[in-house]
Amino acid sequence: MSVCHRRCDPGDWAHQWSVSRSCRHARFGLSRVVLPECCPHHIIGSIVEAFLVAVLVRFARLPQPTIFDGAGFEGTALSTARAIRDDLSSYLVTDIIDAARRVFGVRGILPNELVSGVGPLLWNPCLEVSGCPVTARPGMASVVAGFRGWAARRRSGRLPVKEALTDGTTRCRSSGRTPAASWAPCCSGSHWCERGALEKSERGTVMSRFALAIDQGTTSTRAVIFDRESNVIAMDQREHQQIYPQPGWVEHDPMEIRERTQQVVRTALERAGIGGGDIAAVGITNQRETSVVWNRHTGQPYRNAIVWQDTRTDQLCAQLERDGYGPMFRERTGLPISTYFSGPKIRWLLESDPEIRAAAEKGDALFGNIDTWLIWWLTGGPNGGAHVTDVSNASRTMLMNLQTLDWDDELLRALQIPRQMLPAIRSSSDPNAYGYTVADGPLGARVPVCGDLGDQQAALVGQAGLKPGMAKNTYGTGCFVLLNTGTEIVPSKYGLLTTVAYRFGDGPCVYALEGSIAITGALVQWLRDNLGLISQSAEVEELARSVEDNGGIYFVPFFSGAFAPYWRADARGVIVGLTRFVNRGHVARAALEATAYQTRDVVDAMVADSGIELAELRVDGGMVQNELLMQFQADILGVPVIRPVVTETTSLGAAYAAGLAVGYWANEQEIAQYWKEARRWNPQMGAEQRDALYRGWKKAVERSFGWVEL
Ligand SMILES: Nc1ncnc2c1ncn2[C@@H]1O[C@H](COP(=O)(O)OP(=O)(O)O)[C@@H](O)[C@H]1O
Ligand SMILES: O=P(O)(O)OC[C@H](O)CO
Repeated sequence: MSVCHRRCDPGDWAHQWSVSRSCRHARFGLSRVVLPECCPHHIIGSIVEAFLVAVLVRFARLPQPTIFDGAGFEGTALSTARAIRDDLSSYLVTDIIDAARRVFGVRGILPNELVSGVGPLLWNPCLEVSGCPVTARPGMASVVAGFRGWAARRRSGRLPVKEALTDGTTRCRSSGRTPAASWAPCCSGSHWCERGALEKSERGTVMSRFALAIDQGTTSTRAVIFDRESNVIAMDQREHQQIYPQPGWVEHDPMEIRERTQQVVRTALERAGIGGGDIAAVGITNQRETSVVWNRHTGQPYRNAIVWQDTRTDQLCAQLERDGYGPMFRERTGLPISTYFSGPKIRWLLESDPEIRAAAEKGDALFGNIDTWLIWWLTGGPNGGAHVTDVSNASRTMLMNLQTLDWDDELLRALQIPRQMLPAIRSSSDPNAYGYTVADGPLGARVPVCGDLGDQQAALVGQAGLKPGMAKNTYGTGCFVLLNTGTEIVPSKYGLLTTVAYRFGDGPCVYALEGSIAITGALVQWLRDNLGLISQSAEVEELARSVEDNGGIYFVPFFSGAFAPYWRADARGVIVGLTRFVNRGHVARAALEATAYQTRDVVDAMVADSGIELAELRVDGGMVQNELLMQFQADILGVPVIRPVVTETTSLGAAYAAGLAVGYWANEQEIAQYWKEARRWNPQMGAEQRDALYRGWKKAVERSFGWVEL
């Protein structure tokens, strides 16, 4: 007999009874229910449950008894039920609860807190689902639906099978997969109330009810908790400081990013009302290219992180180009030599201080993009933290060979970067887990960290862009259009990047063509922070609507030089066409239009490179709330623009990568089924007007080139 130590707020509990052998409380919407063992309904429920389980054992041909850690099936139906229900009923309960949720439209159930016993739950007339649109009790409809769901998952091999390992631990595997790809360590130690040690250590990751994504972006860090149907259960977001020490330089404080990450994870868990043990897997996604070098013994960064937008390496890049390295980098990495990527930034850091180079040569200094930095800290930091990255992030360093998916020694020599400072390159979704969160970290539990994707690739996955020919555009600080090209490495002739989209497990690597645009939402921020035209980003829409059109001006925001498809480091921002007629509204409108024109630039290049006509564009990111922009985007592209229900696609992609690794989500087909359209903008502009406007944009772009002498 153990006791639930969880403190319960009396006001928050719809029913509060005695506490049973295990903690039996469930939370439905805003109310919670405690299920007592002493309650007669509970006892009746247990007997019904036992019968039910016995029938299942008999007819559903459960796996061999030994798989259930020796508890065995011999004995009475009751003891059998008790022995296995912690394995079986957790799944069953989940399915039944999921079905109840569908039947009753209940949101926010935390089924992980239903520790045991289908029977007590189902046959207890005191259990009510309150705080929901309806007050109801899970009835037979949901029971039946739940059983169907459970049976389907069994058939598809999604119920994990446990097996004892020689080292005394256990692992789970989904029976439908090949052993090599499917082993995933069990995650132990949930916050479930006192239970036997065996039960604790044998809870499989897939039994946990949620997946956690950490999205470390250019301006902020988010932690988002998803359930199995890809609903956002809870999230938190915090901004960090943008540091501009000189014109063209952009830095972040890595320690601040680490702290923000810890804070958002803690807050998201609190808001969801769960603990780290309820998380099946953690996925990381990050602003790409941003580079940190730190000391492996102390964890202290040698300098601030150099952000992807930073142009301090322009002279170095120009020199590499003059030395004739351009074709080699382009061919092996799919990237042009540019200040954008990590390689030149690492070289700058190594040259900025002899101490850093010496430490790197000795193996004391580690390099990482922000994914690597966070994974290292989450999994132990100086005490054995995993020093890893994934193929998608590695493909942004200008150091990884797209064919071998390994660091390329010749490229390392060209940039004078010691290999020993680089992280191991792993799959984006890795069943072997990069490492485990430390129990004294923000999750407070050991949870596998097994998903890692650059943020734009994560958005492609979150948009279910998993088939060749599918494209998405993410409208954040910059815009990034990615087209899935499947397992083919498509070199670009029109100024796009060839990059890794993702690699799941030991499956084939999937590639993409990418159109990267440096300044889009950042221009709205600039109007807000540097000109004071608005006080919040969203206000730009109202200001832009105060005028009918752009008043004849174009705003070319090449603040970090021109990225795709031009790649002109000598470009800078310009506003052209100014007359005394122009007012603040026109500037706001031109700023928004610049995002749509830049997107058209890269989409045209994509069509030219791939030969695939774009039929529609799936969009996400902070700017897609802007109706004016989305309509103008559809007009300028001449194709529909579509926003999905879940706009946290970047986080969702990272959660998918992690969840796939542990069998929380079965496969890519399952993921694709969760994508749902929420809003569509169809083109309304005539072709003539579209062409005239776009011609004006092209002329304006020409005016921005050659401003900086390199
Ligand atoms: N309603 C809006 N209209 C235009 N821009 C917006 C709007 N809301 C947010 N933004 C811009 O979107 C960006 C934030 O989007 P987000 O996807 O969070 O970016 P990131 O991941 O790059 O940090 C900011 O640059 C902000 O200025
Ligand atoms: O953080 P975001 O969303 O601005 O994305 C940044 C990109 O990953 C840079 O390549």
